[in-house]
Formats: sequence, structure tokens, C-alpha cells
Amino acid sequence: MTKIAPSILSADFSILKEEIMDVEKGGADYIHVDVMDGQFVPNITIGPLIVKSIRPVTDLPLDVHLMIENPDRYVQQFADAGATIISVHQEACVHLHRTIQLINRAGVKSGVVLNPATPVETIKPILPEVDLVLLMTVNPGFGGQTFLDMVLPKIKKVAEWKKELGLSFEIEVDGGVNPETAPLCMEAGANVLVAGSAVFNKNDRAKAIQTILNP
Ligand SMILES: O=C(CO)[C@H](O)[C@H](O)COP(=O)(O)O
Ligand SMILES: [Fe+2]
Repeated sequence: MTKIAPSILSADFSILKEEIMDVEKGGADYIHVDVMDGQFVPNITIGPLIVKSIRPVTDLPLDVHLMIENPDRYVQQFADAGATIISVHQEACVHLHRTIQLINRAGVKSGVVLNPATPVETIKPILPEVDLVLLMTVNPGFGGQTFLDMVLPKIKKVAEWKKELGLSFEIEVDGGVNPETAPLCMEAGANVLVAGSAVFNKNDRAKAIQTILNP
């Protein structure tokens, strides 16, 4: 069963609680939280304080996507704030394996993220230690960008390795996912779809979610 993780990046932050409750009621599986530091990516968004405030608002897992330099500094704070999954960019980690161990030891699920131009071979050695592999289908930093189909062979490759190695991590895609691009991701082997604008920019979120999952 494919899961959907609406990204609150495209929500109305003045009514964030209602926005989260609306997508939960509409069939969301995870709430995707985009953390940006203005260094790793040009944009600045939210930190552990907001994660802590939204934790009691929903029963859904909080899927925290860290787009920050040197994420080791903040893993514990996000874990304490109530993150369910903490994902870090391969490109932001000098010692990726150590960072993944840090997340696992913090008692939360761990994820590794790759930018569109980063080869999947760079994460093969750590696959047995992660709960999630997130393949960016846009360059990170902003919502509402166009899906990059050059990432599809990377999804297929990771799905092949998952099978070959008998592993159970989830394969998530993020960026430009909508009813047209979702089937391509699912066909390639993704089982978690992040969608920001394609969910929050629609009035009927339940319908938007259903249309992405069953286009
Ligand atoms: O990580 C992200 C951007 O860096 C967001 O999760 C992503 O862009 C979601 O927005 P959309 O679905 O509108 O592309
Ligand atoms: Fe994201």
C-alpha cells in the first residue's frame, strides 16, 4: 500500500493545527516537516519548537526532513521534540554512517536523503541501517517545483537493492509529486509519496490525496 506524506511547507501556517487535522482526516499517513536552515538550502523554515507544538495535534508519524548543514547538532533536539523519522541529506553529512547511528541511538527512525544529482551508490553501504531512503525529485529548498524524471532510474535501483539485500526500508519521493507524476514513482518502486502543493493548494484535501494515490 502506497503511503502519502503531505508536506506542511505548503500549508497555511497561521492555522497550522487545522491544516494538519484536515489532511489527517483526509487520509494522510505521515506529516512531512521540511526543516531548512538558509545554508544547505536558500530558504529558512521551521525548527524543533514547531515540531514540539504540532506533536500533540495529530496521531500521525512526523516525518522530519532536515535540509540543514551539520545535522548532528540538532538530531537530539528533533527527537526530543517528537519527530518519528529524522532524515538527513547525504550531501550535508561528512560522516554519514555516524549520523545515521546517532539518529538510531536517539530512539527514532532514520532516513537518508539524496539530491537529484547525487548517485545512489553513495548510500549503498548504509542501507541496512536506515528505515527510509528519500529520493528528492526536485532540488531541495522550495515547494511547487517541477518533478525531475531523471530521478526515476535511481528509485528503480534502490528498489532493486532493497529486494536483493532483503531489507525493509521505505522508499520515499519528494518534490513535484502530483496525480501525473505519482504513478511514475510508484511504478519505479516508491512506497511513500511526499506532496505539498498538490495537497495543500486544493480546497478538498481528501480528494487531492485520493487523486494522487489512485490517479
Ligand atoms: O522538501 C521539500 C522541498 O525541498 C518539500 O517537501 C517538497 O518540495 C514538497 O513540495 P511540492 O510537493 O510542492 O513539490
Ligand atoms: Fe521535504
